[in-house]
Amino acid sequence: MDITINKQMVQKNEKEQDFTPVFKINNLNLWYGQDHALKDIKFDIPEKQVTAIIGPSGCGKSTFIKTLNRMVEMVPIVRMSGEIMYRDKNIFNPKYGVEELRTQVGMVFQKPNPFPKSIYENVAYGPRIHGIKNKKVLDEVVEKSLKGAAIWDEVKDRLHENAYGLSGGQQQRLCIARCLAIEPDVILMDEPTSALDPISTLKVEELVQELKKDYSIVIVTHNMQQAARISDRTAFFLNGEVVEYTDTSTLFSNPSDKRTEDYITGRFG
Ligand SMILES: Nc1ncnc2c1ncn2[C@@H]1O[C@H](COP(=O)(O)OP(=O)(O)OP(=O)(O)O)[C@@H](O)[C@H]1O
Repeated sequence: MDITINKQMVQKNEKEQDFTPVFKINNLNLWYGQDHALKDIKFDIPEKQVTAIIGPSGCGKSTFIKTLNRMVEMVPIVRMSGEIMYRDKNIFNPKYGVEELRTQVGMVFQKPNPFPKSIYENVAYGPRIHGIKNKKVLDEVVEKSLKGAAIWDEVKDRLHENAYGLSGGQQQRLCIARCLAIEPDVILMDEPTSALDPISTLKVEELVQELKKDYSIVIVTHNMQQAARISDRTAFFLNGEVVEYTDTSTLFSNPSDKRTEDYITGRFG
């Protein structure tokens, strides 16, 4: 009997390790002044899968995702310790430029934030900054990115109209296209559907499923059903700690920690 359990546990552990990590987070701590917002975070994020970050308000979800592209450092009172390896490079190494990191690790925010420019210029902006000047090449990048974000058919006849004329859901998919245009490796999404109606939310969720074929995705969500629907792995955060991190179906059907069970069954949060 014991042997069977041990064998099952080994198989489960092997299954859990069975991915190529895009990020390895080791003993990450973060303080806002005296407030210890992230505590000894340690887990690996797989490539070409969707990783959901869930937990109650104030548990550190947004803070965590913003460490992955070092955006959190824009807050002056932030202090950090520990290590984040992105494809075997330590992102806190001063030799690793933040621009290079953010080219590889794109981000989509809670509220769609297009530039006050045309649909075309929103998508062409990043490639232009990266030195692409040729109109034909830019046209191709814009089309490919808009197709990749499942919005091409809706905007192909109005590419030179202002992006503010799009609906909220279209603006969010435009922001995803803008992110794709710089050919990232990872896409961070911080509650990307919380400002959207149910139909637009569904479109973005379907899009995330498509995008994971080519990109590694980390998504913060308040919505547990969304995490269960679209993610492969889920990390449950509480008070700045990772309580449980495992494949999504296990976390929602058979959580190993009582606090996870209480949260997913709605006892708090
Ligand atoms: N810019 C900041 N300055 C000081 N403290 C901050 C700052 N941003 C976040 N915090 C604190 O860090 C902790 C974690 O906040 P964070 O926004 O990461 O949580 P969250 O889980 O994303 O919350 P929510 O679901 O409400 O967005 C909270 O105690 C918050 O007050």
